[in-house]
Amino acid sequence: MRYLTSGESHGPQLTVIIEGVPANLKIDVNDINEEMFKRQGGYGRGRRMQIEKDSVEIVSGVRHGYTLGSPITLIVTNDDFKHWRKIMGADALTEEEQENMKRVITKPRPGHADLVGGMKYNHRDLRNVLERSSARETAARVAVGAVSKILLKALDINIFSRVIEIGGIKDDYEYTLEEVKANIDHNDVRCINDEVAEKMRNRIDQAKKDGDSIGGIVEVVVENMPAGIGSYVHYDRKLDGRLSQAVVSINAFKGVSFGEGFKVAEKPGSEIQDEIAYNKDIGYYRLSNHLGGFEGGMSNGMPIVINGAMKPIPTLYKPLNSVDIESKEDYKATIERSDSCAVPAASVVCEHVVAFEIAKAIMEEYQSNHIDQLQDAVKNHRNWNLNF
Ligand SMILES: Cc1cc2nc3c(=O)[nH]c(=O)nc-3n(C[C@H](O)[C@H](O)[C@H](O)COP(=O)(O)O)c2cc1C
Ligand SMILES: C=C(O[C@@H]1CC(C(=O)O)=C[C@@H](OP(=O)(O)O)[C@H]1O)C(=O)O
Repeated sequence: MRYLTSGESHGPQLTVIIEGVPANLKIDVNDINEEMFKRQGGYGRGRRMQIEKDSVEIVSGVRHGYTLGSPITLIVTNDDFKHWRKIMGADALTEEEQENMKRVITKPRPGHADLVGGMKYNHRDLRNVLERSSARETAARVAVGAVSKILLKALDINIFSRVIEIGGIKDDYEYTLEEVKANIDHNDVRCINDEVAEKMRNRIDQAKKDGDSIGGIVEVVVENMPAGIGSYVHYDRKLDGRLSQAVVSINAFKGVSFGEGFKVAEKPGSEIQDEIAYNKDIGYYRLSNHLGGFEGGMSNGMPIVINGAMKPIPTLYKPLNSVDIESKEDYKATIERSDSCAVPAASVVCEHVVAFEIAKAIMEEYQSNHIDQLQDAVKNHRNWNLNF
C-alpha cells in the first residue's frame, strides 16, 4: 500500500490517493468521517476548527460501498477556503490587486517551517511555506488511516489511542487494556481519567491565557497483531523502525518510543525482557509487555504499544524573537491564528499514521488481491504460529 496527499491549508481541498487496498472490502464513509471528526476536535484547538466540518468524499476506487482494488481517491473540502480565495490567488485580479491581497509573511515563527522552508524553496513570502507545512495535511492522513483501520478490523486487528500527558500533567495510572478500551474517547482531551483530564484542561487554559502553547505525550495500541510482521533481516524491513519514521513525520512530533520506552536504559534485563510462555489455545505469549510488542523488528504477538511526544505549538500569541527577512531587523514573529494545544487531535493523527504503516506491512506480508484471500492468509498464519 502507498499514498500521496496534496493540498494547501487554505486551498480548496485536500486530496489523497491510496493504492493497494484489496478488492471487496466494505467501506462505509461514515466510519471514515467518525475518525475525521475526532481529529478535528479536542480541547485547545483554535478558531479554524470551528469553521471546518471535516468530512470525506470518496471519488474513486469504491463502488456500491465496496473497494474495487483500484486506487481510492478521497477529498476533504476546506470550508475556510471561501474566506481565503483572494489571499490564495484563486480569483482573476489585476497584478496590483493580487499583490495587496497576499498577506505576505516575512517574520518567520521559531519552531515552524517558515524560515528554513523559505530558504530552501526561495519563497520570500513565507505563506508559501506555511500553506503546506501546516498540520492541515494531517486531515488527509487520518482519512488514509481510517481506511487502513477498516481493513485491519476485517482481520480482527484493533487500534486505539489516548492522551497520557499534556504540559507536564501526567496520567500515569497503570490501566489494563480492557480499562483503556472501555474509556477511549471518554472526553475532549482524550485522557481516560476524568480527574487528570480536568487538570489537563486547566493547564491548556493557563497556556492560552499566557499567550503560550504546550505539548504532550500520546499512546497508540495495536491489539491482536499476528506475530512475525516486519523482519530482522534488513534495516528497512524492521517494522518498529518504520513506525518510528511514521510517528516522527507528524507535525511537531519529536520523539517516539515502544513499551516502557527510555526506561529500558535504566532497568536491568531481568525487569525488561518479556518472559516467554505457551498455552495451547493462544500459542506463545509473554508474561509481561515491557518491550511493547516488538523483538527483532517484528511484531511478537503482544499488543504493540507506541508513545509519541509532541512539542508545544510554534505559533504564540505572545510571539518570540525573530528577524524580518526583508529588512533583516529584529522583530517579534508573525502571529497567525493558532491552536494553543493540539495534543488530543494529534493522538488521533498518531493512531492513523500507525494504522497505515501496520496495514502496509500486513499487505506486504500477505500479498492479496481481495479481502477473502487476505483473511484466509492471516488465519493460516495465526494457525501456523499457534502450532509452531
Ligand atoms: C493536529 C496538529 C495541529 C497543529 N496546529 C498548529 C497550530 O495551530 N499552529 C502552529 O503553529 N502549529 C501547529 N501544529 C504544529 C506545526 O504544524 C509544526 O510544528 C510545524 O509544521 C513544524 O514542524 P515540526 O514541529 O515537526 O518541526 C500542529 C500540529 C498538529 C499535529
Ligand atoms: C487546519 C488545521 O490545523 C492548523 C494547523 C496549523 C499549523 O500551523 O500546523 C495552523 C492552524 O491553521 P490556521 O492558520 O488555518 O488556523 C491550525 O488550525 C487542521 O488541523 O485541520
